[in-house]
Amino acid sequence: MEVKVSQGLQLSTWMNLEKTARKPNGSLRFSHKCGEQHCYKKPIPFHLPTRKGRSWQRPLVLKVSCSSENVPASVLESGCFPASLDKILEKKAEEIEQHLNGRCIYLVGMMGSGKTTVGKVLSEALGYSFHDCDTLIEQAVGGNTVAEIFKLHGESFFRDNETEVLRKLSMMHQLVVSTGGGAVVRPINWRYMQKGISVWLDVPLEALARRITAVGTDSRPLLHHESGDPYLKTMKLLTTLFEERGEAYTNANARVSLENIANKLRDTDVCNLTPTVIAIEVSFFLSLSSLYSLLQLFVLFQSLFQYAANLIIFFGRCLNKLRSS
Ligand SMILES: Nc1ncnc2c1ncn2[C@@H]1O[C@H](COP(=O)(O)OP(=O)(O)OP(=O)(O)O)[C@@H](O)[C@H]1O
Ligand SMILES: O=C(O)C1=C[C@@H](O)[C@@H](O)[C@H](O)C1
Repeated sequence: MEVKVSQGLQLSTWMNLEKTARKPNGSLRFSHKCGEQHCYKKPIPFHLPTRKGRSWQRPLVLKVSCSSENVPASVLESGCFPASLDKILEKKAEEIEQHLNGRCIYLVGMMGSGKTTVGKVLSEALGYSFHDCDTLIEQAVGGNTVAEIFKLHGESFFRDNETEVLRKLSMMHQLVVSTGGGAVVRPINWRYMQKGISVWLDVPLEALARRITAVGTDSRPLLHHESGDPYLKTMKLLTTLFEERGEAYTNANARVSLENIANKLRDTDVCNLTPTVIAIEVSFFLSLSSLYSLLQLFVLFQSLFQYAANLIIFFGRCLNKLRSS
């Protein structure tokens, strides 16, 4: 179905230079229905987070905009207009796939943040394999569920296996990996994840509590409780966990904040954001990351050139001194 879409894609990226990371910020405007269940009313701008962090800087702002009547050449490069969010994602994935150079994408975030759900959508679009760390741990331990592993062997046994799984994954390519919610707490895990690109799916705790309460806490030992109001209890446990780990998530190369996306889409509920919209957001960051790599290469060559020029000048001066003495 040909859908008339007026779309503005606006990206502003915040790079965490300390950690070679960036913060994406995007904007989508749809004047018409899109091909996904969740359709947006017009106009729907979104921007990515403008975080006032100590090390977050704002070196790049890209703007791409288009409409069906007037499609600038810059729009999604090919000029062919995507009729649906799926197509936008497909197009974006095609574009970034070559720049990723096979690097793996690690999704980090609290339990229930959608790492598995979004990761599957993203991996399909990229043609990458999808892996869920929890599932790999369960297989490695011989088929016990995460909850059973916690019960039978304790958390530190689980964490050791988690680290081993990440170590093995770090030697592979073209994967989208959904990490366990607690994988961020061990520095060694970051060493493995840094072989690829890490993206933090930052979801408000209330939304997480709602999602998790809906499916129950049996499979999530750290949130499991026998008594009390399920939502309130989950919310309390999530809050404690986030207090312990919030900082660790900021090690990721990028933060994709669902709250910010929803705000810009003028939607009050982050739960209305479909996995595809979130995956598009992640892919915006990934496309910027490839630009950033090029920029880094350019800076590296420039420094080498400068260094070589300084050496030549130095030896020239020495030669002149020798000649004159
Ligand atoms: N964008 C979304 N919109 C609505 N529901 C979602 C969305 N993303 C995830 N969910 C739902 O939230 C629940 C948790 O999602 P998911 O398993 O993908 O999270 P996770 O981050 O992988 O969790 P965990 O770390 O605990 O494995 C699932 O029931 C899933 O269907
Ligand atoms: O947040 C956590 O610590 C966890 C998250 C899950 O994905 C599992 O890895 C396990 O339940 C622990």
